[in-house]
Amino acid sequence: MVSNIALLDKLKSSGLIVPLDFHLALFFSRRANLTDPLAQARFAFLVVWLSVEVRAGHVCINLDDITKVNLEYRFGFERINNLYADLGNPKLTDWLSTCHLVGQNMVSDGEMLSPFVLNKHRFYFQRMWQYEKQVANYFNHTICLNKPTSLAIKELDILFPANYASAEIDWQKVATASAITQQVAIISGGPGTGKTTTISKILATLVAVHRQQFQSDLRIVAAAPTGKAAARLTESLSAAVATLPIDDSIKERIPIEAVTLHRLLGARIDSNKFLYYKDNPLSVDILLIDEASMVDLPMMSSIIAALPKHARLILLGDKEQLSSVEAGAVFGDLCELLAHGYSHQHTLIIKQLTGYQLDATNNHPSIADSICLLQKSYRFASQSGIGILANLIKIGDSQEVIRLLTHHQYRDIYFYNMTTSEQYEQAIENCVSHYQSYLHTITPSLLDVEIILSSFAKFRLLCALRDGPFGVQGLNKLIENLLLEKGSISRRKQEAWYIGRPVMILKNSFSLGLFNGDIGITLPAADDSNKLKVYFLLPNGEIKAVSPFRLPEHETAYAMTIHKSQGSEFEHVAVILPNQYSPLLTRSLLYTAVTRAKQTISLYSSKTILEKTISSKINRQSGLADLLV
Ligand SMILES: Nc1ncnc2c1ncn2[C@@H]1O[C@H](COP(=O)(O)OP(=O)(O)OP(=O)(O)O)[C@@H](O)[C@H]1O
Repeated sequence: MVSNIALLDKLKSSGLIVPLDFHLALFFSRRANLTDPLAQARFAFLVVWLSVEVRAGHVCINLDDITKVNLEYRFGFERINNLYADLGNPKLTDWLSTCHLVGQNMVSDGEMLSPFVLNKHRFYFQRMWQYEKQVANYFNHTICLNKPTSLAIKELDILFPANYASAEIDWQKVATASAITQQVAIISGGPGTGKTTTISKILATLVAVHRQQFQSDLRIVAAAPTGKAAARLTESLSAAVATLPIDDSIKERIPIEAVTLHRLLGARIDSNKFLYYKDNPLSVDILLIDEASMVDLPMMSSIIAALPKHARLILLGDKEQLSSVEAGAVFGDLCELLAHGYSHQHTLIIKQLTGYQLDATNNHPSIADSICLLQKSYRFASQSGIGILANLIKIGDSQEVIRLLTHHQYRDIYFYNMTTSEQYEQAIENCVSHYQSYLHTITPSLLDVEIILSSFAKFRLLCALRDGPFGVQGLNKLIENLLLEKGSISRRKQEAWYIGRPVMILKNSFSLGLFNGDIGITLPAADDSNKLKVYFLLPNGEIKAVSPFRLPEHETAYAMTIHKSQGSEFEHVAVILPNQYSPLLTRSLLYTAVTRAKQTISLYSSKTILEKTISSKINRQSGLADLLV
């Protein structure tokens, strides 16, 4: 048997927990006032494990899943056996009685303000429970706002002219019909499935119908979780709107400039509270959020709190991509409800608006009517390797992926089976040769910053990890050294800054207008070529030059993590996987990396690691689906 302190000390020395986990568990297990040391140690374990899992992105832990077998992959066989022996080999009933023993002041069913909540065997921090309940409450109470009108049918027919040659359902039209009638629209689709095209048509229809009915205009705001994603939305939305067969006066009402969610909500430097919240709601009739899979649970809860009651919410994203860095997978959880099908009432509405007869089902959460999946890719032709590869990864067919990669059938995918250090060195050499191309565009006598930035954006090396030779830091150093060796860059000894150094911002700076994920290139200052400045392309197309010494936290950006690449696209993407398996290597990570490529993907990995990565699917723990009725 073990005390709470001895247990936590053991976990700390194993390196599995960080000081925050340790101190939280110690604090609460002491405060729980348990006289039995075994119960105290078990409670300390529940708290420490909850803390670890929330840091890993889960909203809660499910007590059904806390078993020796399930935890083995995190602790290792020997350690979990010892740990379980120390804890008296607890079963579900023991975990439940531990929660019961500590009393309602510590663990309640969520009705009291206790530090922890136990709901349907799910163990939460109170804060996470509140977020989840608020988000569920919102999605449970959204309504069907409009009945189909002849006006709406006419607009849809203009935007989606009938294609008599095809008997297929046009899901873009269905998504548009659904979005103009429902208060909430949730649209998921892979790369090039027409999400932006669809959203431009949704907004155009809503503006046109509203104007004719009320002779007024809607306040529409477009937003995305990161600066990069907002910049891409700005660009793609304006291009899509420009091609619509509608009046210019309608086009003018569709927002062209997207903002980040932090900016939208009025994030403040000196406070973690937003300017806009329940009592000071946003002034908006329609809020569109792109890359919604990157929105975490606390942020979704803040958005919902700041939305006026009447406003429409449109969430756009790809449910197969990585979930947010912080806890929760709201978009993914919502999209799972698609399996319930549509209500009879909803299929009638869709039939009236589009002519398509969808299948109807009974007994499903009302929010399921708001979800639409776009599956047909218009970017990747059927003979495109990237499209096929992405689909195979998505369904987890590792054998077919290996077959596809080793048959050299497609000219847009390259696979380098990387098992030796020579192959690793060759991989770095290959990447260096791509980076030399953008460095060639830097001619100090005639600097064209836009060309340099767009040339750099053509190729990117993505990796799964931060540390080690396969992580961002190791790879950046290696690439930099090789470029120095080859004379493609030059710098004074020990100097961090040199002409051509690409950097990525790691922390938002509202005062500078630079955001986490923004990438800039170091070049001679326009007003003094002896000085260096870092040049960024802003979402509105302007170039911003900032002295290196004023930059917020940043790092060199030849290589970047797949997480950071979410929301960006590059013509050519190289992905390098480590030579050791890590739980970070998951199917959605690889899918996200591959779908960042517009024209070419180069994959560097051993077949074993690749297979393991594709087979590994992480489901984030949350109770949201259960709370949606
Ligand atoms: N129904 C359609 N018929 C023909 N082409 C289409 C259709 N829908 C979209 N496209 C074209 O396919 C390309 C991708 O469309 P779009 O940018 O809307 O997709 P997306 O899902 O937003 O892509 P991304 O992966 O960049 O988010 C565009 O060139 C667009 O014009």
